[in-house]
Amino acid sequence: MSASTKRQIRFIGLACFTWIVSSVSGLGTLRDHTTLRPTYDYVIAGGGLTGLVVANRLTEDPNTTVLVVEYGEFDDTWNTAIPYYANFLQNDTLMFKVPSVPQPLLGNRTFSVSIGANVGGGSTVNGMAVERGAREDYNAWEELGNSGWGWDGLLPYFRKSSSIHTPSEADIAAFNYTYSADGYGTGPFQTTFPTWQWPDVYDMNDAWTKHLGFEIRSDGATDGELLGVSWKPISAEPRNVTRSSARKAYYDPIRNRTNLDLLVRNFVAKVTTENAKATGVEVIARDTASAKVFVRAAKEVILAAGAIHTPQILQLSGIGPTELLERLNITVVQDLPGVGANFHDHWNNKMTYTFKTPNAVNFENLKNNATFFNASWAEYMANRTGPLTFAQGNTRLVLSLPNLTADYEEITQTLVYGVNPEDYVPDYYREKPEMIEGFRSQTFIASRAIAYGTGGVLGIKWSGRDNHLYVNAGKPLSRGTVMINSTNPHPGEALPLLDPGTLAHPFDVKVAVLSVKLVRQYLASPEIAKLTPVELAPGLAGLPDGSSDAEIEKVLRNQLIDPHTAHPCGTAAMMPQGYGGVVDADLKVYGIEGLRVVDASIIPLIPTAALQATMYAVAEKAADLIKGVVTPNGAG
Ligand SMILES: Cc1cc2nc3c(=O)[nH]c(=O)nc-3n(C[C@H](O)[C@H](O)[C@H](O)COP(=O)(O)OP(=O)(O)OC[C@H]3O[C@@H](n4cnc5c(N)ncnc54)[C@H](O)[C@@H]3O)c2cc1C
Repeated sequence: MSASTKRQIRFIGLACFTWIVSSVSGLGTLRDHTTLRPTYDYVIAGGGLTGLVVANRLTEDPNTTVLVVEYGEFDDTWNTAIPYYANFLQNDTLMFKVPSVPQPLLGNRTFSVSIGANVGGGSTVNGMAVERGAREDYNAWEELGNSGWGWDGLLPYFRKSSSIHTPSEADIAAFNYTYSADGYGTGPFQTTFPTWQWPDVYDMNDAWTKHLGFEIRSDGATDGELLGVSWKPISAEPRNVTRSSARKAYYDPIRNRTNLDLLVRNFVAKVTTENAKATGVEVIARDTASAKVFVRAAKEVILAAGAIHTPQILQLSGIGPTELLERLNITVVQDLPGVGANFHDHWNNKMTYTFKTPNAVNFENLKNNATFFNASWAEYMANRTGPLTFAQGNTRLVLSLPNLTADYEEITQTLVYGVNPEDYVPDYYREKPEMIEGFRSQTFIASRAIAYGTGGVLGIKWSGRDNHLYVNAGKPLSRGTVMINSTNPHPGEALPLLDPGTLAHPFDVKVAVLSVKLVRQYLASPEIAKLTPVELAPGLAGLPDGSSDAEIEKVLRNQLIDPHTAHPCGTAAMMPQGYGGVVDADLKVYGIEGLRVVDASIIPLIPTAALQATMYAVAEKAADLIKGVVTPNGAG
């Protein structure tokens, strides 16, 4: 460890102390599950992003009692508060790292997906990027049979959940920010722009716009159209420029409500049912693996434990695929083959390279040069401006298939319309006609956006912070599964088997191959050539220019593709039951009264965007549905 890294850690240590002292987290919070009321109106499993939004909205009525059970703890350090530290949040105590089974399609490699495990969930530890999907991404949800979940049905909830604090004229002039405030409202989730950009970002922007011809959008890609380059805000409140998480936005301001209990360091082991009605949950203390305590839900149990743990809880509760439950001697309460299926995430093409002649003002410098770091720290503490207001970056490019290749018609015909979806589903789907039918329908709907070039099939993010590009799938068509293999309910100990199934579908392979070629075009642009890029992985020796698609595919499978960008979703999908769906458009679990899912599991098809903004909107809509103030299609 370098001397300057040690110095920074000391800094964080001191700062943690100040932060903890000035913070009052945990007021109104319970840690002992034996002190709960015996009955609440609603019991929510998971105090992450969606769980806290729903808890806040339900307890607006003082006569409604809510218990939130959260596996994790509060975090009150600068590490999660200051945007700069979003780059270093690999702290296992705040996250689950869920390993995958070896992936035969990816050289038998294993991977892990990061999930928030704290009060606020992913919103406390994420990269702070605020992105929205396209109008057609959400319209696809509606088209899959979920009336009211299209763009027009969700836009009011994007507005209800979020606020944007627009940059000053000086910052617009300094950084060329473009945005539109139209898609935001005055909601609790705060977004703002940093008062810093790393100089290299402008060469990178020029490479994409001047050399490769993509336009910079003037609207920040929040109004339903995504294609092109856009500036996006970070999830931070504007006064102190600290992270706006679900905990800060939705829990802290209302934590003294006497009708709301948040129980931390405990987990929901299962949902109890009687005559196909959810009656409550069994809760276990995480540290002592205590005896189970039953808590009754007079009205509903709401699952908000995220896309890995919600299917785990459902399966442990006897709600899931019969053959799995029988194998584990779990009494079948409801046969739902879709529980744990339809897993997907934005895969990541991890090509790496270095710049031999980067701009002298760069992120490595901030990390390693104590003078620069101390000056930046002082500036942040005094004015809340400067390099520490910068998280992981504010620029992204979304590309359609026609943006990527002139052969888009042929590719769509041969690799999307022309293939039998059944040939590319996980083995688990076989002999389950509803799962195949759902996948067929998903592919058909996605293929229209692909064919007409209106949908994003690839997302690229850069920041100028360093040489790195995030190169992610926009509309992955490969699907995976999340299935328990033990009856141990401890979410941190007995993680379900995750099989992401990435690059099973030939369309995904094609997009990945095209992404390698595009990154090489970018590296060869005069704007990037100035920085003297040297590709490290796969490198020209590993993959010479002019390699065939088959050779590129081999390198992708064996070396470059990681299935995850920390956006797991889809494992309790909102779709008709005939499509292998788990919840209906009211988010109610099929066949069980009084049980809903509100987290990222319900996403049937992933939008071409990081998920937090979408999940705030979904949770706001979920709360209105639970309160009964609207029907899914918005009727009051
Ligand atoms: C490292 C990381 C980086 C990310 N970067 C970005 C980004 O830059 N931009 C963006 O838009 N999105 C990003 N995301 C994604 C985004 O944060 C998530 O999509 C979002 O938080 C999902 O919300 P959720 O409510 O479904 O689940 P979560 O927020 O994960 O909440 C689930 C909660 O349930 C708890 N839990 C699990 N099991 C149990 C149980 N049995 N009992 C009780 N509690 C339980 C967990 O501890 C967790 O707190 C990132 C996520 C991570 C993890």
